[in-house]
Amino acid sequence: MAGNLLSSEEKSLPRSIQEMSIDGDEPSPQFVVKGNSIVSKETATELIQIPIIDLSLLSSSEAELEKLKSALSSAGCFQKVREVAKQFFALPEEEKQKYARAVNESEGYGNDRIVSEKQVLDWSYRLTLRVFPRDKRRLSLWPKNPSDFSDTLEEFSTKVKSVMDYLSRSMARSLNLEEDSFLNQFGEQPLMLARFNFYPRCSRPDLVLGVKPHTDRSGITVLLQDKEVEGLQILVDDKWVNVPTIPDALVVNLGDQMQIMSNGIFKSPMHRVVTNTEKLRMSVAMFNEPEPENEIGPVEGLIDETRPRLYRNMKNYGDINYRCYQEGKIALETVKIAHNSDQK
Ligand SMILES: O=C(O)CCC(=O)C(=O)O
Ligand SMILES: [Fe+2]
Repeated sequence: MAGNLLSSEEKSLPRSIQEMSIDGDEPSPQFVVKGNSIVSKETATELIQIPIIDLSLLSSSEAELEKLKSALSSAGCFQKVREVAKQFFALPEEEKQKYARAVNESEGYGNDRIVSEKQVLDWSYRLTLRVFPRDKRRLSLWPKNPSDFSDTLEEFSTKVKSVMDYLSRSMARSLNLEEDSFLNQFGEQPLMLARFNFYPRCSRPDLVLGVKPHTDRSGITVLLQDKEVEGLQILVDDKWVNVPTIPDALVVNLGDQMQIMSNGIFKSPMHRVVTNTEKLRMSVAMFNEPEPENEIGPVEGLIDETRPRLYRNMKNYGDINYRCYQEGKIALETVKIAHNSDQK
């Protein structure tokens, strides 16, 4: 793609988001989203209900339900995660820089990785950490301050993992499949990534997004939203719809790899995060992914004459997705199988 920078040239910004945010300045041009077909769709004014699911209704066995209940029962767990995230982002910049993302790496603290001069940047700071498999953790990037950050993340990740596994089994059952049909594709050592998102105030929400429109590359994403500040929107029937904040609920968002494994039955929704002038916002997104060396593809039981195979089998979709992003392509489209009926 024209305008790509060489890897060693990853650029930093002349003025930080934080400086522009504090001074209420006009965001620099790299952050201004230029109208394209997805960005410029209107925001729905009518309230569209996001389904709220009581997880206990999905269980097929008492034992499974008990396990999930005990995982989620400790009071205040969600609030604790929000607190350590808030304390970390409130630290002086020099302190946060101790955990800075290295050039061309994705783990650590920082802003968007700048891969092209044409790229429009997100108005956000992130701390990205791999939590599973445990032996792949880069503990030097896990904040020592606040002191309970690591324990809190460990506890939360373990709980979120049981929610994700539970959802994978419930989703398989809902399609009359063996309950491990999706989970099996994640392999022995599935990945899980935690991403703490921090969105400073922005003087121009009409021009600047916290996160540009995207679908997640994960299998399942579990999102702990800010308790008070909305910002997440999903594209429904061609309109952006606000996802409400519900303090004690997790938002479940399916990612591309679940769309692939379900042969297109479950959809990976397009979503984005808007900015606002008044309040900063935080969220914690947890993504699971199959082990990169494991081959994934549509579950056999979901392929038949009426629903032909939509996607090829593949390894390391994460890498395919990243390369497509750099080239401005939609990753799911590149792994799709063309059928005659598509070529009208
Ligand atoms: O902050 C949010 O609500 C969503 C963030 C998101 O979409 C992501 O991290 O992939
Ligand atoms: Fe996302």
